[in-house]
Amino acid sequence: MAAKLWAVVPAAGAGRRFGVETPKQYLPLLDKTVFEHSLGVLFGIAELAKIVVALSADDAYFDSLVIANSDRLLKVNGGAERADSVLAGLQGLNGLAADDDWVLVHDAARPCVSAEEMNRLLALRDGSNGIGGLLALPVVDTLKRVDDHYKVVNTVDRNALWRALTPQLFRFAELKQALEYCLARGLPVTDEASAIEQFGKQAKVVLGNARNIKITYPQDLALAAHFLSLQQAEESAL
Ligand SMILES: Nc1ccn([C@@H]2O[C@H](COP(=O)(O)OP(=O)(O)OP(=O)(O)O)[C@@H](O)[C@H]2O)c(=O)n1
Ligand SMILES: C[C@](O)(CO)[C@H](O)COP(=O)(O)O
Repeated sequence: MAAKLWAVVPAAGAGRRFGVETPKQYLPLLDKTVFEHSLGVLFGIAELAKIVVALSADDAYFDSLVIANSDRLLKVNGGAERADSVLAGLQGLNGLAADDDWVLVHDAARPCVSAEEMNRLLALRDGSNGIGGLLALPVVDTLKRVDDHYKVVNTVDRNALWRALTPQLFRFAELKQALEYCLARGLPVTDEASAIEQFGKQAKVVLGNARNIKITYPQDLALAAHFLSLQQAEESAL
């Protein structure tokens, strides 16, 4: 049987660096919330069987979203760290997803992902590595290693360095095992690919779009609004 496609959206963060009471994924961005934009491209993928959203146990916002009652969504409680939330999302697919099915993991805080880069990532399923990979961007700035006193230690060679974005795409059972392996050993896991790497497998990078920013600080919202407006104008010009 052909492998199915599922999605997990970690959305249980508190947005501490953003620094306002409402978690950043629920802040308004143009006509919707950040979270609804992030879910938008996923909703556009017809073959996606279910989208699991991992929410904070005391989430007071999700149920008021227009899309909250969609039968394509499944809600689970997230955890203390992003990796715990992703693992909880995968556990929500137990009994539904087969081991070799594919899972897209996409941050609720990345509202500007485009259908084009999503399709490039999904095309990995037809490639030879069989493991999956992630959207990423080559580093363009000169990189400095700095000590605790803000003194430059050296310049880091940026060749071969890429910034990890989401979505990331891996096989259901392999990603679950990789996360369990890392969490049980206290290994650092800031994205799915880092769990896959530490589990001994090799993910592939797929070129993402520089507009696919993560909302982290307040100034990112205006940038995201600009990128989404450009995207809408480009789509209506087609
Ligand atoms: N325990 C956590 C922490 C983060 N996330 C989610 O992971 C994504 C990326 O994380 P990040 O930008 O770090 O979000 P926050 O943890 O909310 O931000 P901060 O680190 O500033 O508190 C976000 O969609 C966030 O909601 C999650 O599901 N569960
Ligand atoms: C997964 C991620 O979006 C890749 O850049 C990122 O690692 C998650 O955000 P955090 O700021 O590292 O928690």
